[in-house]
Amino acid sequence: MADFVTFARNVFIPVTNVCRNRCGYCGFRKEPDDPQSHLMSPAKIRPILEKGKELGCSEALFTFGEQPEEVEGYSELLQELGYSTNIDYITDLCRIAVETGLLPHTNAGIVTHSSMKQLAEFNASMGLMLETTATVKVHSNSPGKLPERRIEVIKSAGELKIPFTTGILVGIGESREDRIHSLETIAKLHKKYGHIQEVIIQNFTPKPGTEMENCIAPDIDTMIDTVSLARKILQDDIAVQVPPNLTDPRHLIRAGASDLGGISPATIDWINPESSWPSVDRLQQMVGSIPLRERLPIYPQYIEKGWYSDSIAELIEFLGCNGYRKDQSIK
Ligand SMILES: O=c1nc2n(C[C@H](O)[C@H](O)[C@H](O)CO)c3cc(O)ccc3cc-2c(=O)[nH]1
Ligand SMILES: C[C@H]1O[C@@H](n2cnc3c(N)ncnc32)[C@H](O)[C@@H]1O
Ligand code: MET
Ligand code: SF4
Repeated sequence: MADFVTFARNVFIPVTNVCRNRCGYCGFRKEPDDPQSHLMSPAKIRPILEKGKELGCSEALFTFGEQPEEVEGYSELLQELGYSTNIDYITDLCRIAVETGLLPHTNAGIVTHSSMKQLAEFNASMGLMLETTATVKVHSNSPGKLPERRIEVIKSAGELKIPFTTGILVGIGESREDRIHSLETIAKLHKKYGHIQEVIIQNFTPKPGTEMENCIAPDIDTMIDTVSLARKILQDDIAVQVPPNLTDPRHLIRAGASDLGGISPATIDWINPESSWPSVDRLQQMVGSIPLRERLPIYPQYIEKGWYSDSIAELIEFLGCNGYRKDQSIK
């Protein structure tokens, strides 16, 4: 078991829920003609970033629909904001986050090598869930969930020396063998590039109105087994992350999880809006006698290696000390 358990304090900015994919489990994506479909403007986003800063957050999590420009009508919305490409807009939002005092972590889905390079300047780390290397029915309308395409992006991040988060989604029609294969694939990528800082073991949870609305979430024994497999298969310098709003982390920490991901005092989990974030006090109760440590979105070993750009160096230095939060209010 880990000597201590880490977490980050963030604000979650769901820039747009327009997406070219249709994953059978996703309740986040909306059709462009849905009244809940959105593209957030800088005027909407700035106050959220400022509130996060005020409440002691270190991270701005930008997560949104994949390649929304492939969806009719989206480019017009972007133009109204004065941008010709989505990646230019996201890059600007990351720059604004840095100016506000938060370190961006962007999970954009599939992006090109050059887009990734552009985003890297203002991101402390980036992420993309591998989800699974298996061919599953719920991905049949999601070209961006082809495992080869996801692996390609994770390789790009490695080439660009971007501290990276990936993970698997458990309970979407894959078998235990498939989970082992997915984890081995991640371990292989890390062996080559050395850039995977954490691997999320995320349990599927059903969302109303989706193809999987009547499917049940994987049980705790499956999650314990998957975390144990991850701990065994992945290299020691990779943290195994479990989201504390989706499963009680107690048993999972015993099985080898050592990170609880981003929790937010200011925003909800837009992917799992029904699952509220525990407070830091509640997290400490959950982990019992194991010390909690607040980390930045870039892990200590990548700060030490200098895997960040000059544009965010000052902010990393200001917020952190040996990779952990300088002004920690908790142990
Ligand atoms: O609040 C959430 N954060 C999610 N995060 C963010 C994560 O909790 C932290 O932002 C990272 O640990 C960086 O500190 C993700 C990050 C990725 O790169 C890929 C997938 C996810 C998934 C979620 C999620 O469902 N909810
Ligand atoms: C950001 C990440 O959120 C995950 N994600 C998407 N939909 C769900 C769901 N219903 N339950 C749990 N996780 C989900 C995917 O793994 C995606 O990559
Ligand atoms: C909003 S889901 C997370 C980002 C991206 N759409 C993906 O699934 O990879
Ligand atoms: S999970 Fe991501 S890629 Fe899949 S439909 Fe939802 S927003 Fe799009």
